[in-house]
Formats: sequence, structure tokens, C-alpha cells
Amino acid sequence: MSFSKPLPDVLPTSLPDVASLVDQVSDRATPALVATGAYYAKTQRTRRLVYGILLTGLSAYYYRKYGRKSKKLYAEEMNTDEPLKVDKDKVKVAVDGRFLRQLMFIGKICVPRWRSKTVGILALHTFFLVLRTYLSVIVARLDGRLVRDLVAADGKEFLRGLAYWFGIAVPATYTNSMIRYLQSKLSISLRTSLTKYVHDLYMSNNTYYKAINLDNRIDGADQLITTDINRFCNALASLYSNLGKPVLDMIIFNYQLARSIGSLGMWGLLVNYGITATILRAATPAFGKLAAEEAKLEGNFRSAHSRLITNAEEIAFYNGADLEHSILSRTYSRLIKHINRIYRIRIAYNMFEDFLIKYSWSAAGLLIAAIPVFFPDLAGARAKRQEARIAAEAEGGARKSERVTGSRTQGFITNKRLMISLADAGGRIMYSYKELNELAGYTYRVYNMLRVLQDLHGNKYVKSENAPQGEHFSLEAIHGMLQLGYNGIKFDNVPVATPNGDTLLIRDLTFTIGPGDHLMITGPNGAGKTSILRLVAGLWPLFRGRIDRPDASLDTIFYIPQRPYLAIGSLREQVIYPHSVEQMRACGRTEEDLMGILKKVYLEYIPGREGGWGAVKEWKDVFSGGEKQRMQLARLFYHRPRFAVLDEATAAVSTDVEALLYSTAKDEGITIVTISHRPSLFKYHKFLLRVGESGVGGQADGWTFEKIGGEGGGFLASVEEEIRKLEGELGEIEGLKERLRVINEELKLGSSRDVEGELKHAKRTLI
Ligand SMILES: Nc1ncnc2c1ncn2[C@@H]1O[C@H](COP(=O)(O)OP(=O)(O)OP(=O)(O)O)[C@@H](O)[C@H]1O
Repeated sequence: MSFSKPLPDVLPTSLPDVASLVDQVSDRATPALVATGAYYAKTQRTRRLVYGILLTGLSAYYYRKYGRKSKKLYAEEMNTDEPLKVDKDKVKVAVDGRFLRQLMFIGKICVPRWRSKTVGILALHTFFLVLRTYLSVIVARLDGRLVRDLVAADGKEFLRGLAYWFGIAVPATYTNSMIRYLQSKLSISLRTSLTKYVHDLYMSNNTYYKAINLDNRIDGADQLITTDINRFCNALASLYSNLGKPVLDMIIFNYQLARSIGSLGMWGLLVNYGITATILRAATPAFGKLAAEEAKLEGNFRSAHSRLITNAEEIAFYNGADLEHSILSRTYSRLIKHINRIYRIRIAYNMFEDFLIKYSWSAAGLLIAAIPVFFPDLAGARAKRQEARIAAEAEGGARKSERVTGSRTQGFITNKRLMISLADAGGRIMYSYKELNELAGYTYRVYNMLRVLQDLHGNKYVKSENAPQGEHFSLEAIHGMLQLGYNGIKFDNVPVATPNGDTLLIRDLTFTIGPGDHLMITGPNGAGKTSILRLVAGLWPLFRGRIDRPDASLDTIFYIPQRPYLAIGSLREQVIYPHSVEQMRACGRTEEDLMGILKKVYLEYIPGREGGWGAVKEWKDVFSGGEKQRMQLARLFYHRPRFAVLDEATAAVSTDVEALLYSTAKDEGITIVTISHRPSLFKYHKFLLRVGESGVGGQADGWTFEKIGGEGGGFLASVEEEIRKLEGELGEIEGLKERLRVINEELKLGSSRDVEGELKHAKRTLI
């Protein structure tokens, strides 16, 4: 469609490249792992052969499970050429291949290129994470040394160790606070990229309108954009440090430990991790799904409140507080019930997790740290070297045993501290699994939102599952053409149908108006009058036919909708909407000009009453219904378009303002298209389009287009019809009068004078 604005350049146009990246990595990783296994098998001892086979087997297993399978499984879903199908009843969230692919898709939007601020923050963050791990190793060693000197009662060395301890505290604390700071910066940076991208999509090509009116795949876009993106970014940034740091810790500490506790101890540790991870994975409840559900319920609760604020006056007039109260309570209790369920699930899970990670791991850690003490032959290279050195240096006897004890104490304390850090790191990785699950939930929601917004931006829709059968048109087959640049409005065989294509409102509409051809559109409620404008504005899909219309700029065509809209901002901005103050100044318009415009619509008292042009208020609550409509007319005179489309825009203004509006508009060379039921407006127009007439097969999808006052007496015919209608209604009054008189006589309630009074009143009301 010619309205289209190109998609932002960061848009991943298709996903297969991401998917193939995953595949390439997996394809390369597997042979590399196989080769590593083979290397171990060939060059080392039998024990390493077993490790090699184990490693190869494991990697092949995981690749088959999550790599290839996920590619096939999710190929259709991840294909951005096809609109995304969202099953709202069945939330599919888990830490699996689909999650990784969705995360990569979003990641590409957050970090579109390597030379970006986010990558800089990430690099700095990584640097501090590595530094912290390095400092932890130094602290562990220092701890061992301090205890050794304490046991040996070596005061001088002990004090020196203490000095080092304080020396390390400064970079260590700085590193810790930098990590926290960079984590927040990372989250903000991710959020900024995502929000900017979403705003670009949402606010162009009428995507925001389509998301609400034409497609029901996402609920509560506001909640998704304001809250879910934020949660996603926080979860992702915290996961990076919560997962990145412990993973790094594990590698470095394991390496350090291997040098002390020997490879048996190391493999003991790895087996311990493997078993724990498998048990936890199997036992972890579906936290991702629960988080996605929670976010949805939060959204419902929030939107119930937003609706109340938006419609406060209407609800108050209806006295609808009780019903609205029950709606609010219901949405809140649904949310709380769900949150309570999550908490209950967490009690058992946390107990299990703590037992497994804190207690069983500590016991395993103590056992492993004791290996060099009880089985010196199985100890690591460093421990053996140290023992040998002591043996060579010591003269023997008591002196040797003292030094051996000191060394063992130092080794044990260092190992214990490393084990504690390792257990902590391992624990955090395991705990992160829960966070990872929650991240999967937010990823699912954000991914769906992004994909649906991209679809809508590119006019790709998915028909509702509940759409009635036998519909006339399909959102998946839009063949119409909307052409800009025409000096008039021209419809050529355009069917006006509801967006889901199930109702044909007007059959093959064809008419043309040019400059000065003021058009009035009339017809019964729901016949499709406003829908004609929706098609002209490009809001609804044009299934077939062709529409030619002026360019989309404000000085060519201007719409005044049925429900007046008042924007956030000053009084000045209400008149010039959607211009900004800068645009107004650039056009050379002043406040005096604005005052002249307000005079035309009899609103010149407003700036004085409201405190000047700069006053900022909630204007929808400040203006009366008629004032709101007159403000809309003021906008029309400010923009002076070539064509103005008024949808019941004068229903609440008095007839004198109405008359002035039409004569002023015509004086200013504005061609008017009016939607109205009121025959009194006929006289201002040149053409009349009636919709909702009897059409093919007696359906109300017919229409007539005629010249008012032209040949065939279209206008006169309509006036005569109106007179006939009024006479019919008056005839009914005569009948009622007679009936009332008879009843009054029967009831002996007196003369018909009071009845006549009633009737006079009724007549006055009618006229
Ligand atoms: N987003 C939508 N999706 C599906 N149907 C819609 C949508 N918006 C409006 N409709 C339906 O389209 C039909 C025509 O609506 P339209 O607003 O064009 O009527 P109208 O002739 O302007 O009525 P009125 O005189 O009451 O303003 C109505 O039946 C309405 O329910």
C-alpha cells in the first residue's frame, strides 16, 4: 500500500539466517567435540579414553536432542515470510530450541551491529566479571595463607597477609559495584533498542490501529511495550551476570582445583554437576509458562483500570461503579490466585533446590577437598609438588611434620574456599535455571509481539479461528489498490467489508467527486458510512477494487472523527493538532491567527477562561460535548485542507455554527464530505451517497449516488420523502390523540384539554 513506510533497518527480514547460524555452530561444534574425544582416546591413558567417549556421547546426544530437532520442529513457526500463528489458549514456553531461536531473533534487534553501545557495555561488563573471578581466586589463596600463618603462629607473615587482604578489598569492591552498575546499564540499553524498534513499527503504517482493530493475536499492546519489554531486558541482563559469572567461576575454579585435588576429584565434581542438573531440570516446574501467564494477567488487571479512567464519566452517569468494581476485583483475584499458585509451587521447589545444592554439594565438596589429605597419591600436580618440596627442604622429624600440617591446612582452606565459591557458582547456575525459565516466558511474549507487529506493519494478518464460515473476503488475500495523488476521491468497484471479511457492508461502491463536489453520505446505523472513510484513510484492508485519493498530508485531506479527540498538551496544541508548536511557527502562524480561528467557531472565550494558550489540562474533561466538536472544527480551519471529511462532527453544535461552518469551509475552498443522518444538511452539499439500500438478493448492501437538486430531482425527492415521513409521524399523533380522548372519556378524567397539552408538547418535540 502506498501508505507504507519502510521497516526500520534493524529488522531481521528473515529468520533462516539465524537458524542456519545455529546449525553451522552445532555442525562445527560436534566434529570439534568428536575430535577432542578422539584426541583424548588416542594420546592419553585409558581413563582419558573413557572421558573422551563420555564427552563425545554427551555432545552428540544434546545436539540431536536440541539442535537438529528444534530446527525442523520450529522451522515453520520461525519463518518470517508467513504470518505468525498464535495459540492464545496454549502457551508454549520451555527452555528449549524454540526459546533459543526466539532469543536470537530478539537479540538481533537489540544488538543489530557489532559496533554499538550495547556491545561496548557487554564487553566492559564481561571484563569486570572476569576480574571478579580472578580476584576471588586471589582471595581464596590469601585465605589459605592467612590460616597457615595463624596455625604456624608466624605473626609477621600473618600481618603481611592481612595487608594484602585490605589491598585487594579496594579493587574487589569497585569491581562489584561496577558489575551492578553495568548490569543496569545493559538492561537499559537493551530496553532502549527494543522500545525504539517497537515504537518505529507500532507508530508507522497504522500498526497501532491494526493491532487493536484488525487482529486479535496480541492482547494489551500497552502492557507488552511498557512492562514486558522491561521485564525481559532485566531478566536477560541479570541472567548474563548471574549465569556468565558462575560459568566463568566454574571454569577457573575447576582449573585451580584440578591442580590441587587431582583429576579424580575433578571428575567427581563434574559428575556431581551433571546429576544435579539432570535432577533439577526434571524437577523444575514450568516457571516460564507461569511467568508468561502472570504477565498476561497483570496486563488484564492494568487494562481494566485504564478502561475505568478513560470512561470514568460514562460509568459514573450509568452508576456502573458496582459492576466495574466487581470486574476489577475479578481480574485482581485471578492474578493473585495465579501468583499464590506460583509461590506455593516455589516452596517445595526451593526446599528441594536448597537441599540439593547447599547441603549435598557441600558434603561432596568437603569429601573432594579432603582427597589430597587422605589420598596424597590421587592429589593434583600442585599439591604433590608442594609436598615434595617440603619433604626435600625439611630436615625431618617434628619440623617436617609441622610444615606438612601447615601446608595441608593451607591447601585444605584454599580448596575449601574454592569449593565454597564453586558450590556458590554451581548453585547460581542451577538457580538461574529458574530465571532462565522465567526469561523464556518473557521471551515468548516479546517475540510474539514483535512478530505480530512486523506482520501487521507488512499487512499480513491471520484470520480469527472463530471467523464464521462462508465469508466473502479473506485477510490473506487483499487485492485492492489505494492510490494517492488524485485531486478528488474516486471509488472504483470497491466492496466495503468488515476487516475479518465476514460481512459485506456495501457492494462494489463506485463514485467520483472532485474539488467543490461536496458530498453527503447518509444511511442507517451500522450500514458502513464510517467504514467508507476507514477505507479512504487506509485503516481497513482494501479487499478488491481501487480507491484514488489526495496525498496523505494535512493540507490535502483532513478527517474529523465521530468521537472528538483531545491530545495531551497545551490549549494551543488542541487547535493545531496534529501539528507541533514548532511546525506552527514554521508555517508562520501566530496566536492571533489562532484567536481568529476560535472566533469563527464561537470559542474565543476559551483562552481567557482556561488561563491562556499555554494552559495544560485534561481537555477531554474540561470541554463540553459541543465545545469539543467546535474545537475539532477549529482544527479544520487551522489546517485549511483541500478535502475535509466530517463524520457526524457537528451533531452537538447549534445550527447557526453549523451553517457558518459550511459557508466558511466553502469560502476557504475546502471540499466537504459529510457523514450524517440529518436531512437539514442536504442543502450544503452537491452529491448524496445513500448506503444501506436494498441490494442484490434483498441484502442491505446496496447504494445510490445522485446529484442533489440535479436531474431526476434527487434532492427534492429526498426532501419530499422527509416530509412524507414527518406527515406519517404527525398522523400517528392524531391517532394517539383520538385514542387518549377515548380513554380519558372512558375513565371520566375530564376534557381532552390536558391530552391536547400533551400532544402539543409531543409535536413541539418532534418539530
Ligand atoms: N474493527 C471492526 N471489526 C469488525 N467489524 C467492525 C469493526 N468496526 C466496525 N465494524 C462493524 O462494521 C459495521 C459498520 O460500521 P460503521 O461504523 O461503518 O457504521 P456507520 O454506518 O458509520 O454507523 P453509525 O451511523 O452508527 O455511525 C458495523 O456493523 C460495525 O459493527
